[in-house]
Amino acid sequence: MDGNKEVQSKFKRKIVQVSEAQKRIFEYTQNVNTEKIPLIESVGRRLAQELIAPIDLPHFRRSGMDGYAIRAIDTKDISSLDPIVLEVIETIPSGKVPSQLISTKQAARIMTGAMLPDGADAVIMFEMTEEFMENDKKYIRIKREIRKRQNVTEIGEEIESGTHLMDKGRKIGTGEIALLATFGFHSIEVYSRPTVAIISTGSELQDIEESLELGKIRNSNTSMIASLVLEEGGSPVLLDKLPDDLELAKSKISELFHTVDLVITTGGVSVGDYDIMYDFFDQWEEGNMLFNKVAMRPGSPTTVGVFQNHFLFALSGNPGACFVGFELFIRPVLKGMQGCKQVYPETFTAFLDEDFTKVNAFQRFIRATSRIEQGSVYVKPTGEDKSSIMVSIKDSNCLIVIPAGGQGLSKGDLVTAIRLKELE
Ligand SMILES: Nc1nc2c(c(=O)[nH]1)N[C@H]1C(S)=C(S)[C@@H](COP(=O)(O)OP(=O)(O)OC[C@H]3O[C@@H](n4cnc5c(N)ncnc54)[C@H](O)[C@@H]3O)O[C@H]1N2
Ligand code: MOO
Ligand SMILES: [Mg+2]
Repeated sequence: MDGNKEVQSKFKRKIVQVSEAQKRIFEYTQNVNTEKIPLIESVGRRLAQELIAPIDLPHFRRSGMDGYAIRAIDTKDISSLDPIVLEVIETIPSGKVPSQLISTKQAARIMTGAMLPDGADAVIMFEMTEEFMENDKKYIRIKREIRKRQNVTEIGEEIESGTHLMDKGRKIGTGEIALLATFGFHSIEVYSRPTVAIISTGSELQDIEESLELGKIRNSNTSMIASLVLEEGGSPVLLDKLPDDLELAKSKISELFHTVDLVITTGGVSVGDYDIMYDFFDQWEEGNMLFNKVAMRPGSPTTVGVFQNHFLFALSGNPGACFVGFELFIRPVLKGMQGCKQVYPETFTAFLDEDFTKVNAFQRFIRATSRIEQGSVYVKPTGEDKSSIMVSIKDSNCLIVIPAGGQGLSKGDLVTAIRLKELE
């Protein structure tokens, strides 16, 4: 507990700005261990080794066309009226090392991707030549000048050996996989999946397979958070919901720190009679609360603490606030734990597509959809901006950031938005 305990109460909490809350969290973010896994299983994970090109790419001079490997100088000053004839001395398929040097007035039939023979410095496409036989020998006639290096990829032209290609923490996707495969990394070192215990609190909660009773609700937060954790490369541990019982919460939550990297609870962080999380943090001897009120909507009562570098994120029970709390505070931690350097979400500027009339005492994060029209980006709230609403989450690919203060914004105003995901 910090020194402000005496002046704090459930109702009088010390408020922090979002950026300050993120800073406090970031100070405790540490890399998880690493593990070696087969390349194709690494999609979506983060690299725990740097990638330095071990060889040149390509590592031999390569033909870019099906044609003839020639010496460009042999075609100097030729034309359709004054063509040149070259003798074809061998055929080079891909994967074979040429057996002969190309000398003056010689050519080799060569396939796309095959290794250029020494002496040759250009490839002319089949279509630009005439092939003929004479005395059992094969020849081609060329009627136009060919530039040196035409249709040839030089050694190391794409990547030189020793080039630094990827940093630790880089997320592995298709482009990364292709590079790793081409350099022979059949298994790679990645950051282990951070393990995340998810525990929803609330005596009104029912499991999703239960038939709904009047006044109760199904626990959607545990599944929603598990999905977000999976998206960010974590390994969610879905725990049984907890009733609003402080002593039970104390014993259940405390034991989790020995088995997982971080714990997320949802619900019970506000000031209601059955909201247990304020008292939990207040009585949390072994842990250290970082903040319990943030100048934001939704999710103002979001509370975060640490116990020996294990986080306890107590998110609001309201699904909209729970979602936004994850995006602002937990996703960056999961990224950071997996070596990512740019942990905070990308922002962009866009035109607001409709009036937003609510007064903003706090900075507001509105679930929204972005679209591009004639080169301009527009953002529009996906529904009513209430933290209890969950239906809008599925259609949101960004969060509009409305600054604190002011009397709302008008359609056409420029706003900042946080990029979330692709809508497909
Ligand atoms: N008098 C005041 N009341 C409230 C304040 C306040 O400052 N003064 N803050 C409001 C704000 S802002 C928020 S946000 C919520 C925070 O609520 P809690 O975190 O305490 O969450 P609960 O009370 O447990 O539940 C709120 C709401 O969410 C539903 N819920 C809870 N858990 C789940 C779950 N796992 N899946 C789906 N839905 C869940 C719950 O049934 C409630 O409807 O407090 C305001 N009140
Ligand atoms: O801080 Mo709450 O999430 O607005 O309803
Ligand atoms: Mg409550």
